Amino acid sequence: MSTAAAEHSLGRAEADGVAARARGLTKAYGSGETAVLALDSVDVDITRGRFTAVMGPSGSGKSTLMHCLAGLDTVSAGQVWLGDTEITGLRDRELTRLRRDRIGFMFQSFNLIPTLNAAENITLPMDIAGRKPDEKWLDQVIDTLGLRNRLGHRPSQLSGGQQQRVACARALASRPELIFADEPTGNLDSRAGLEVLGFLREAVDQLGQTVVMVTHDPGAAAHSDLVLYLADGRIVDRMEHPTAEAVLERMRLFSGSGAQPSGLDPRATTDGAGAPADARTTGTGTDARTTGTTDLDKD
Ligand SMILES: Nc1ncnc2c1ncn2[C@@H]1O[C@H](COP(=O)(O)OP(=O)(O)OP(=O)(O)O)[C@@H](O)[C@H]1O
Repeated sequence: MSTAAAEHSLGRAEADGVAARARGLTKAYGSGETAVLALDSVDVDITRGRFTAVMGPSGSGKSTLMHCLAGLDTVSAGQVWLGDTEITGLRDRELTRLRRDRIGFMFQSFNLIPTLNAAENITLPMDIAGRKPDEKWLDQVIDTLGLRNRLGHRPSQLSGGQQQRVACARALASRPELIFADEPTGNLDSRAGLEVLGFLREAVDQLGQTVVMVTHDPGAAAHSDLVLYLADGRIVDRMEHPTAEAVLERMRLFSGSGAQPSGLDPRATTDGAGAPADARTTGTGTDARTTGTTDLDKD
């Protein structure tokens, strides 16, 4: 079997418990002396039914990783799978369909359509795709997110937290294989941010969804099951069962001493030692940037 074929069958064989996978994922922007290596041969598995947070200093490659895993950006080298579908190499049209049908997105800026009410915003991607929502699932999502009595409201009639809940419902509506959330609490006050993080947690625990969230905020990351730390385009550490304190402590190692903390094995696994899961606290990102667009384009 050729290397490529072996890699492909590896991707398929192990895809069951893995929502997304990257091998040797490399992304360079520009060329020659001005080239920036945003991702440097990243290997990562995103486990199904888990809440994964991606953290790291500004410019470490978090958004690029999310965009490459979601098929929003092309890769320079390496392979990416969504489930057992290798997305690297798909044509634009196929990628558009895959994103629309199999991935949910949440962004810092909500990206709701102002002229549509909450219910219409929630089902818009499915309406564009000509797909009928599963009414039972949709009801469950709307009730889980506490949006039942807000469905007729337009975004301008909703608070920031309620708007992000609508965006969350929109991401969940088609029961996607994977939800990518890029700084979803970045525009919210701490109470609303806490609420949205709680809903993402419920989406994983009660609805069996898979969430990947990029964040700068240790409090937000503490709601996840696993934190992946990026530095200089590489995954340099991971932390299971994170607490805000443990994440903050880990982030401190990044500052001042360069991206690679001394004495840290890049492959090491750090447990949130001694910190019980219920010690989770929250906050909201304050220094996040506004990112991206919804993927509502019809093909
Ligand atoms: N379109 C682009 N053209 C050129 N360089 C880019 C582009 N997008 C990202 N980069 C560079 O790639 C590197 C990784 O950027 P990325 O946005 O993924 O980092 P990040 O960790 O998400 O940063 P932040 O936390 O500030 O959002 C940075 O050095 C950035 O300047």
